[in-house]
Amino acid sequence: MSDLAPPFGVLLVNLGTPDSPTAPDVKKFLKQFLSDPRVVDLSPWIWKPILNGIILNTRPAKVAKLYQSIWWDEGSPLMVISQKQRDKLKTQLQQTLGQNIPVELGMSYGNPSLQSGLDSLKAQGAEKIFVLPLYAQYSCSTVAPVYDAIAELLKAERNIPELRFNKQYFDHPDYIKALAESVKNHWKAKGQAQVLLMSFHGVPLRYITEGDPYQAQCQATAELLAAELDLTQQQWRICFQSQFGKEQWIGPATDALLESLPTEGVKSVDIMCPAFSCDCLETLEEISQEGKEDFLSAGGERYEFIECLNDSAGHIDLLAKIVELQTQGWH
Ligand SMILES: C=CC1=C(C)c2cc3[nH]c(cc4nc(cc5[nH]c(cc1n2)c(C)c5CCC(=O)O)C(CCC(=O)O)=C4C)c(C)c3C=C
Ligand SMILES: [Fe+2]
Ligand SMILES: [Fe+2]
Repeated sequence: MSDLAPPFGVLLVNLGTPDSPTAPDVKKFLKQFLSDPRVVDLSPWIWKPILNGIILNTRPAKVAKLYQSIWWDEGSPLMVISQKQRDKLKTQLQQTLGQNIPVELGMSYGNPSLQSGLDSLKAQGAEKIFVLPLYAQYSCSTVAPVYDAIAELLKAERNIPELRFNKQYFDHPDYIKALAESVKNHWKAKGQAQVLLMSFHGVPLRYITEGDPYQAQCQATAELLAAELDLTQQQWRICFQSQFGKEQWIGPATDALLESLPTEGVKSVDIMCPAFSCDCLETLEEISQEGKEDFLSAGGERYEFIECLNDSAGHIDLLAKIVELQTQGWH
């Protein structure tokens, strides 16, 4: 290693998002994402005709409209926020480690690709790479595809980098602290609702019965957060959003819960999405917009969405701490 080479580089990974909120770009994104057998693990003989014959002909136009409703001038919220996270983490590591650590962004699907992230770290001299998927809870449908893709890409290299891979941080004290801070800040500004809903992304139930620890990790995050906030059993609920397809998913489903809570006497809710490291279609449209309509039209009176950790100081501190701990011996 030359004196000028950085001790290591960080590859931040998120799921990805379309390049633009148009049907052709949404179709391109969905085709890559939904063709990953880690995401939809049905036999290709069954899944390929459904995907190519039905889903990719109907869903892109519908979903493009939803993306248009949340798109920002600078681009997709998920992309804009991920770039801010990358830049702020780089600055934070410079301050805490006193070194210029390259930090790059790679998306599992779409742009910037994982390949471009790896190439860029290599071009900056990083011979050791810490891969940090931005999912607090491990799932075979999100984190495992990052592992698969990195291994696949490195097959083309004669000289592979030294690698460390972060699997999860669902119970990291600074993650729970950052979530608690965001809830408390929200309460300070808007007041506290009767119930705090913690809405996690769902997955097919079968993935859990076959060994994915995702649901148990969501439950653990929710319980730790409730304890940190001193909430009683009546003051918080866990639920799972964004169901896709006909198979049974883990529950309770967020949309159904929102419709039933007013009949149980719960008229005001705060809702947050701890499985998402940044706001995106699934939080800004499905939860902030659609969820509000569902709850209010079912008789709810007050609905407040709490934004994701995004590029908040607490979140960047957490990511920097994970990097510092997991790269011990490298700096
Ligand atoms: C096919 C089934 C899906 C599984 C399993 C799944 C798991 C999963 N997803 C996230 C986070 C995100 N999902 C996003 C978009 C998205 N997810 C699915 C389907 C599954 N997700 C689809 C079809 C889409 C595209 C939108 C749509 O057509 O409805 C996104 C990106 C949103 C954006 O703003 O671009 C994220 C992030 C998690 C955390 C997860 C399992 C734990
Ligand atoms: Fe998803
Ligand atoms: Fe959705």
